Amino acid sequence: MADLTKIEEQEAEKSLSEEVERKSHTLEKDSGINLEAKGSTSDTGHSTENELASDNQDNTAKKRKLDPEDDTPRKKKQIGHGQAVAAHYNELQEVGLDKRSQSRIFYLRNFNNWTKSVLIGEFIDRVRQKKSDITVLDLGCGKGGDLLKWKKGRIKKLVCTDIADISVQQCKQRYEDMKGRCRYNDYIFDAEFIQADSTKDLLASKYDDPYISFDICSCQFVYHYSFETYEQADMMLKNACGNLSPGGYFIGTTPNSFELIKRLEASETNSFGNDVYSVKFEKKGDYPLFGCKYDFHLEEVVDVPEFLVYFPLLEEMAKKHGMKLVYKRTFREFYEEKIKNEEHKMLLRRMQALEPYSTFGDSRLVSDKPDDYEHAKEFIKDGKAKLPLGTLSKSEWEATSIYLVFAFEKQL
Ligand SMILES: C[S@@+](CC[C@H](N)C(=O)[O-])C[C@H]1O[C@@H](n2cnc3c(N)ncnc32)[C@H](O)[C@@H]1O
Repeated sequence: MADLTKIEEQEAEKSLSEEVERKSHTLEKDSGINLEAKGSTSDTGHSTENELASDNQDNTAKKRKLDPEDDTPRKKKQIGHGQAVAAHYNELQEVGLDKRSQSRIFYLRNFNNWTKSVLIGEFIDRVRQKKSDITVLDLGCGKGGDLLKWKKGRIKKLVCTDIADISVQQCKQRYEDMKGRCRYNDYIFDAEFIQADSTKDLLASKYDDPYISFDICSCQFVYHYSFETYEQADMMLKNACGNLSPGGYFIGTTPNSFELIKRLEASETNSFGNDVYSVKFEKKGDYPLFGCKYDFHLEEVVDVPEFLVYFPLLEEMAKKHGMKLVYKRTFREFYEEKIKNEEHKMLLRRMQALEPYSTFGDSRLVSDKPDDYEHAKEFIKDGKAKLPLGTLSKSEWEATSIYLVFAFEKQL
């Protein structure tokens, strides 16, 4: 795949690093996290307790925050965002296979799904080397898009949780249907379903078994919703990692803040994107550590505000919960690494995660924009490549390449 970005990654990194420097004093005070250990100068002297509130750009909230007893406006806003997210995901219709295969982002969705499959499969294998009965927490399970992956991984128990109640019901129904289709000696895991806002509710008090411990917490395309405030991001981490057994993994996928800022800084406006996705920030040049909101739109699927997750900060915060980062790759790096494995390559084909390309003008291509296949045309021009070539349209590739995969391991 061609590199579709122009400006240097370091520039975006610099913007965010400067931000960390400015805000680290506040953060240290609020959280007890020592950012100096990461090499940032914490003693800038001009951060105050109120700076996080000002990040929310809500003047009323800013004023009220001066009164430590009164956090009403902030709370209202947080509830508002959680509800908006839940309402959005609740309203999303479940789409049948027929309709899905006609979608403009058919291959993009499959590609993202392949990425999750490989990641999940790999960490199940790692745990299985140590034990056979695997218990998993699917944090932000949605409508149960990963249920089959857990079945394939032959786990013993799954706890599914999401803020959107209708999604949780649909996830449960999907599980019951799967179970109903099981033949005589077919195996399926036990499951439990919980509706909760994982940025505010403590999941530990909601499990059927209060002593449950997980081997894996999987958080796919969810964690960024928590970065509205430090408290919310920390609560989601607590939920993700608090009940993990030593040696257990917190794995997930989330937008890569460096990539987002890189694209934003390269744009002439406050937004960027193409015909399948768009991202709109409130402003450029100021990226608070928490509450750095942007509107994310993905054709047919997502249209909600999200929050920038500055990954080095997540890494620091995770340490407080006994977690160590053991794996982090951009989607591009992950694809390039995993495609070398024949099994993953075959799965990519089976899941139709790449579009078969032979020539532009083929009416079956998802995009009718010639530019969208320039990279493929270039690749096959010497006539040596085997056709059809597996690829993604440029617009889909741009959309998927904003993400990264991560894995943290619980320390003994
Ligand atoms: C993009 S969907 C991903 C769903 C699923 N993990 C998947 O990969 O198919 C994001 C999910 O995160 C859930 N979510 C967002 N904020 C949440 C919160 N505070 N607590 C729990 N779930 C949340 C949404 O309701 C939605 O189902």
